[in-house]
Amino acid sequence: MEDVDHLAHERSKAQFDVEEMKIVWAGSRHAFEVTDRMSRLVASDPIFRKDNRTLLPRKELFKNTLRKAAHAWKRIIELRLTEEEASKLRFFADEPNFTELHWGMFVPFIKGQGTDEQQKKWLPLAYKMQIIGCYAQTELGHGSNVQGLETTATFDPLTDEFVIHSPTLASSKWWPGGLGKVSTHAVVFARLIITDDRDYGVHGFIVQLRSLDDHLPLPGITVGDIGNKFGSGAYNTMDNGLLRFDNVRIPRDQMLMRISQVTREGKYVQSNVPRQLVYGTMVYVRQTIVADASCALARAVCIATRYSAVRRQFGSQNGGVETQVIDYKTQQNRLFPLLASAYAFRFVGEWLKWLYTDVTQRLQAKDFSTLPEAHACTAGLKSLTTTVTADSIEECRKLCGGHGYLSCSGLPELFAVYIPACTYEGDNVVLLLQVARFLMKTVSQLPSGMKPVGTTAYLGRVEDLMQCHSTVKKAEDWLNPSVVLEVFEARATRLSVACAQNLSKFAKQEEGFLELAADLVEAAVAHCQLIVVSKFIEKLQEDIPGKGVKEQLQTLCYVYALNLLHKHLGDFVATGCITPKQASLANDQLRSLYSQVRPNAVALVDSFNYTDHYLSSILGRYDGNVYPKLYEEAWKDPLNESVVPDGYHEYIRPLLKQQLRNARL
Ligand SMILES: CCCCCCCC/C=C\CCCCCCCCCC(=O)SCCNC(=O)CCNC(=O)[C@H](O)C(C)(C)COP(=O)(O)OP(=O)(O)OC[C@H]1O[C@@H](n2cnc3c(N)ncnc32)[C@H](O)[C@@H]1OP(=O)(O)O
Ligand SMILES: Cc1cc2nc3c(=O)[nH]c(=O)nc-3n(C[C@H](O)[C@H](O)[C@H](O)COP(=O)(O)OP(=O)(O)OC[C@H]3O[C@@H](n4cnc5c(N)ncnc54)[C@H](O)[C@@H]3O)c2cc1C
Repeated sequence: MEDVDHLAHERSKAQFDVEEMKIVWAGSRHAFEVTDRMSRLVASDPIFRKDNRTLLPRKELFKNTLRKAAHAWKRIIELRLTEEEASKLRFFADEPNFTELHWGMFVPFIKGQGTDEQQKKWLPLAYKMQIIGCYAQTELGHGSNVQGLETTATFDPLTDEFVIHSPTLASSKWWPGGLGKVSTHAVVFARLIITDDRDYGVHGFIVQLRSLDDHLPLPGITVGDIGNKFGSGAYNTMDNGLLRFDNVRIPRDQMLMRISQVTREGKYVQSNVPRQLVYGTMVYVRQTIVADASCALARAVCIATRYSAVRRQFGSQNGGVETQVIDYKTQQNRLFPLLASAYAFRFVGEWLKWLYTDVTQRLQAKDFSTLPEAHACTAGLKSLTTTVTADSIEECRKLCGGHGYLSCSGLPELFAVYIPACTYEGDNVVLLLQVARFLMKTVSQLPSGMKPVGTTAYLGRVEDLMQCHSTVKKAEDWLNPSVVLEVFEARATRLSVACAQNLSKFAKQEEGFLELAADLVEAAVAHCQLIVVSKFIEKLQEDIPGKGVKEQLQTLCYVYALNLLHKHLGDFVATGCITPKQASLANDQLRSLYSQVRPNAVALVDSFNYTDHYLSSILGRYDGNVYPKLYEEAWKDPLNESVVPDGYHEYIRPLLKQQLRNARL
């Protein structure tokens, strides 16, 4: 097969230093070197092959995932990889499996909620994978409403144990990843009940599920997989599980007791910390999901951009070549905002990581003041970025026309794997309602002179923002960060204030919350979009080296903001932040920005530095050699192993003969 770069011409048009942009995308030179090394390590190892995933029956698929996870662990030990390198290796192995829950939730939960003693006991076992853990919170009948969980942990003072029990079918644990077939232990969320029969609400407990000798469930435990999920391959590599307890006894010291304790005498002691800290692992995971959203979105956009540059339709003159579909303004209008969003989510993800680290340090110093903001930001940005990413993967499939529907485009499996992110770790609407509560609380405190800080600081300028009008007079006026920021702040303020005013008309605030939920969600979205825009603008204040790199990012930042403005025109115009004329100027500016993105588009997706292995897409191949490889791939399908298909003699031949007989009659 020819070995040429079909996209070389596209790459030659780039107006910036791609190698420097790779470093900006990775976050630092060090991060770039680690990701680059780990992605190549995985790509060159045949055990991490994944091109056959969608064709395997579930049992084989699952066994193969176990093999890969074991191999990944072997390589981590052999190569003495650091925690950072190991997590990148697992990321590029690119197959959802139990290790994500072990490292991503079980270990962080013990770190966050365990006492020093408990950490000393459990963490070394978990670090060496001598035990494998999962996070068992959700139940068959209860997911979003954590306070509604039914599993009980009743203290027995006679034996100094907790008795874990599933009182109803609805209380069966349902969904935890890694639970179905692999985990030996789980962090189990259960209602704490002490001898006085008082219910102290949900707490976390470490429960051993399976024997460490033969992997059989321990007495009183019923455990299994919940069944096949959406799509082929995809998330079916994960053993999401069900779990029931029949009066299972665990020692008292297996309740995680950093936040609250039960003494030997059965006394409940609450440390001097907010009870919401029991939800701390969710805050941590939501923050990581935002960072992952940019990766998944970048992956889909990389495929769609490269293929749009390869694909040609219409426009041939005098028998010449047809037009590259990336040159159509409609294609640009659908694709370039997604490219801009990938960068926007990357930077807001970086900032969120900083916010999370900051809040963690404050918590250690017993400063809980920024916890509500950290909760609102992680919840809101998790919701916003995963919703956009899920929708955008589907849009990228459509941008690739018919070929996008082929498994080998990589997009169907990516979509199937990604969409549950809109549900897990908090349903996206439920999370936006949390943001709305936070906003309403902030607005209600304004009259008392309370100065909002952090991401709600803009609400402190409520009087100005309720009245301001954009000064834009010509299209280029939109290329000004303070002009853009002001309209996003004004829109977010006006939507929040309108909700607060409408809420005040209800005698009971909870009734108002239920009735106005749809408006509240819109106000929350406006607030979250403002955060993303403002963090992109803040990123551009940094010293960013490399020829043309900052200029490209500036262009993408305006594409991101002006496209949002265009999509939510109703909000911006109805709240009087901009006039219809200014909206139309924003649109003119957006079109002209697309022309600036166009020559750089392929280089901008090259900057993600994804290997062909990670992309697993024929349409997104680095060399753009799409048609020969699609043709080759078709012949690999098991249906093409024989010229005449199985079933011909039973079903096709009799049918044809019957039709022939009928015709003769
Ligand atoms: C092609 C193939 C590609 C392969 C690709 C492979 C790559 C892999 C890709 C993806 C794999 C990733 C793996 C991901 C694994 C998935 C893991 C999923 C795990 C889970 O889902 S665990 C279960 C999560 N469950 C939830 O999130 C439940 C959601 N519900 C809640 O959080 C709460 O119930 C609630 C917040 C909605 C309500 O809680 P409640 O106590 O009732 O609270 P309120 O009364 O509303 O509020 C009280 C008070 O508390 C504040 N608060 C609430 N939550 C928090 C918090 N977390 N932190 C701090 N504070 C919180 C709230 O604001 C209120 O404050 P106030 O009183 O108003 O001041
Ligand atoms: C792939 C996958 C992996 C998972 N992994 C784990 C895991 O490892 N551990 C674990 O414990 N759990 C896990 N979960 C469970 C997950 O956390 C829950 O599914 C999630 O929290 C949503 O809860 P739910 O299913 O109860 O949805 P529901 O709350 O039943 O939502 C159903 C609908 O009701 C709406 N709704 C609910 N409440 C409100 C409200 N107050 N106002 C307005 N609308 C509302 C929602 O928006 C949604 O449209 C996983 C789920 C999936 C899909």
